[in-house]
Amino acid sequence: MKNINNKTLDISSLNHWYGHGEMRRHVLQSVSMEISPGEVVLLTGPSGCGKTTLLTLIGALRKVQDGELKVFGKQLFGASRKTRQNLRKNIGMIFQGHNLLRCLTAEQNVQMGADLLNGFSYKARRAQSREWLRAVGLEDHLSKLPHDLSGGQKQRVAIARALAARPKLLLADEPTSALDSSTGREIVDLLKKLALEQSCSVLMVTHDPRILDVADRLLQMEDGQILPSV
Ligand SMILES: Nc1ncnc2c1ncn2[C@@H]1O[C@H](COP(=O)(O)OP(=O)(O)OP(=O)(O)O)[C@@H](O)[C@H]1O
Repeated sequence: MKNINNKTLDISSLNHWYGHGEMRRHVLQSVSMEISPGEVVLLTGPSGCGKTTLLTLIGALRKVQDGELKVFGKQLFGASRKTRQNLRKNIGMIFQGHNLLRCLTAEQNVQMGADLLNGFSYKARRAQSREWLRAVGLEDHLSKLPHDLSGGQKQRVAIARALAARPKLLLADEPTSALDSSTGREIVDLLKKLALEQSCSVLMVTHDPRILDVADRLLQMEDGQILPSV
């Protein structure tokens, strides 16, 4: 399917509920938003307002219950498992908790991201993995297992892994929360550079006031709704 309006993300009247019966909660309430190729958008809002739920829906990790959600022009409402799987190949995700494989080294974890690339030899993919690990300042930790890395270092491996797959959309849930201020700055600058060089759109949830200036646009969320921009 052709992406006619050329938006990376196009959401209209998206609703989401958790629970059943009396426990049913309306956590996303008629959310509408768009993101263009190469745009860096920051999403802020109080804990529990629905940011992670929104990110996981966009990342095709959950089924859309109600409303329109198009990623690269593909409608996710009613989409098959296969469609969602295919879409995820072009979406990089950096979530809290890192999700690194414990039995693989930092380099092997990043290589898993690079392995999603078609048309590159094993050697080229390994070189690219090393390049990304260098870019996030971990060139001296290639062969370490996750449990030998600090929280911030694990976060950086997760970031390198997401970038190695050259996504067209990067979803990041508080990517700098475990990092000191200068590393956090370097990481967001790197994400911004990627966005510019590869026309990769970035949607980043953050509570970190130090990085707000990286955004092309700021979105604020409250009680499951995107607030009108002022
Ligand atoms: N799997 C789930 N089942 C039931 N309720 C959930 C589930 N996941 C999240 N919730 C609830 O939905 C609401 C929105 O959660 P969500 O994690 O999307 O918010 P958030 O803005 O990302 O919060 P935080 O900033 O603390 O990560 C919260 O009240 C949360 O408790």
